[in-house]
Amino acid sequence: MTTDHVPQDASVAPLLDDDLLAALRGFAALPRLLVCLDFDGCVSELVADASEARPVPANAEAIRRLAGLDGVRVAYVSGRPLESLRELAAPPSGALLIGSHGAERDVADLAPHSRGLTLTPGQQAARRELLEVFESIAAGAEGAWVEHKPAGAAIHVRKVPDAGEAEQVLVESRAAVATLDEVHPKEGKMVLEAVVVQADKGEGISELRRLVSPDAVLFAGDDVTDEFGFAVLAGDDLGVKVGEGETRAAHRIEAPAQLAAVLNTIAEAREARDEEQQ
Ligand SMILES: O=P(O)(O)OC[C@H]1O[C@H](O[C@H]2O[C@H](CO)[C@@H](O)[C@H](O)[C@H]2O)[C@H](O)[C@@H](O)[C@@H]1O
Repeated sequence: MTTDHVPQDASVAPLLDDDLLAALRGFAALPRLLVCLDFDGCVSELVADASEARPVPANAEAIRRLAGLDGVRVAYVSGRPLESLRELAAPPSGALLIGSHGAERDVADLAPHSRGLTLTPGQQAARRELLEVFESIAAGAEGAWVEHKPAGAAIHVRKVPDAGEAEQVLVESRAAVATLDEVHPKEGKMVLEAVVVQADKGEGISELRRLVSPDAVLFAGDDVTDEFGFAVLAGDDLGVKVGEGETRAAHRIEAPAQLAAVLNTIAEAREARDEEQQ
């Protein structure tokens, strides 16, 4: 069938521009799809308390809908540790998980013997030093706090009441990270992360592509670190940037609230195609 025959869902179409709608319908017409989603700022709105982040309900529903369709594999590709991703995102069964910006992977049925993240003694020492440095900086700024992560740490400033002071914490943290051996900074939104394992979302998506062998990959994300993911897209792949900021992605939506429309457009086209093929 051509994409012209896909019924227009009044609740979906007006939210997305024509280029994106056409691209999504072209994507949905391919046999095997891999849909990769960033979590914070994409599936979930950004919130002050990182432990309170949850999928926008319509996004969660659309993700479940897509995950249940033949030929579609859904993945989360997140900076979150896997443990936190599992708890907060509550991914549908069968979802593939890339956590810690690519350093942690749970692709169970596709690579059942794959092992979790193991740090070398040198990496463990570097992580301990990083945690000490970040904790000491955070102790001096009201509202700053440190997220301990398996591959490193993140110093958060979203709850620092004064914007200038928040920026100062980030400046100080960047300078401190630059003095540490084998510790690599990752910029984020109101956060500075640093990891002792070199990995990025592009590597994570490439690994998923290798495992799933899709005809095309969609990746949606909002942050600087998501640009590594957009960078590995090619051919019929589709990149969707969420929100403002420079990007390599070919398409953009304004906010997480629009993601459900993106996912439901694919699901709807796919369901129509499946029905026609029966
Ligand atoms: O790759 P993601 O799934 O987008 O994860 C990136 C980081 O997200 C979290 O921090 C961000 O979201 C918080 C909750 O909305 C917000 O308070 C914080 O300011 C944001 O930077 C998470 O805490 C990190 O571990 C993730 O790496």
